[in-house]
Amino acid sequence: MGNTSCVVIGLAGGSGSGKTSVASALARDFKDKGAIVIEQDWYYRNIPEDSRIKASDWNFDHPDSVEFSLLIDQLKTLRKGEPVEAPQYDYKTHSRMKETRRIYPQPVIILEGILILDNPELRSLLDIKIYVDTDADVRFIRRLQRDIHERGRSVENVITQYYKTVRPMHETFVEQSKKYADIIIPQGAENYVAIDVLKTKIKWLLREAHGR
Ligand SMILES: Nc1ncnc2c1ncn2[C@@H]1O[C@H](COP(=O)(O)OP(=O)(O)O)[C@@H](O)[C@H]1O
Ligand SMILES: Nc1ccn([C@@H]2O[C@H](COP(=O)(O)O)[C@@H](O)[C@H]2O)c(=O)n1
Repeated sequence: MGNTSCVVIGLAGGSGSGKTSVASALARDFKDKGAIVIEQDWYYRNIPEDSRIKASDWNFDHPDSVEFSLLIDQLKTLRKGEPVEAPQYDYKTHSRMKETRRIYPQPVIILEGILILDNPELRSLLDIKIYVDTDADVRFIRRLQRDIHERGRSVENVITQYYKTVRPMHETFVEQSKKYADIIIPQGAENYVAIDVLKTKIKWLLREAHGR
């Protein structure tokens, strides 16, 4: 563990791999000790205000689309035991919300997002590095359903974006970050054995830090 008393878990993997589901399962299990999930997606930059730039042409899967400097600063602040005002993001308007969300430091901090293991500085702040590994066809089907039901997208829109940016960026940045993982979880939150192993390790790190 780093020089602080919290355990920071980084969860990466392709879009639709099950990161959010694994993060929620872990947060539920450590609710009594205090756990918080921070999403990389909250830190998306706004698309530049230029009428020629269309959201449907924007690359949301390149590391430059995320304000990692702010995410790293806020994670360091939380590790020091201080609260942060985390940004919030609206997928329907492709923009940051006016409101922020106050996040208080917790013994267990779970950071999830497609590029969490790609960024070297962020990696150095993680106590446990996880990659959720799910086949591309399954990820695409899940994304298609989710983006239509929850993110206000059409079938055409999801397919075009997948070919244009999601798939190539996954191959260039996400898939190659798997090599930095301490644990690779196939099947996401359904992999109860992997989740149990992970829980044991987190408990061990917490005991080491707090004697509990
Ligand atoms: N094991 C699973 N079986 C079926 N659907 C799943 C499973 N895991 C996740 N999903 C669904 O797939 C979608 C994407 O999962 P999510 O956990 O949000 O992935 P990610 O955060 O990696 O994009 C969600 O709608 C979720 O309910
Ligand atoms: N305005 C936006 C912002 C992001 N995306 C897509 O979200 C994906 C990451 O979120 P997951 O929950 O799937 O990990 C990423 O692949 C972006 O393409 C978007 O479509 N629109």
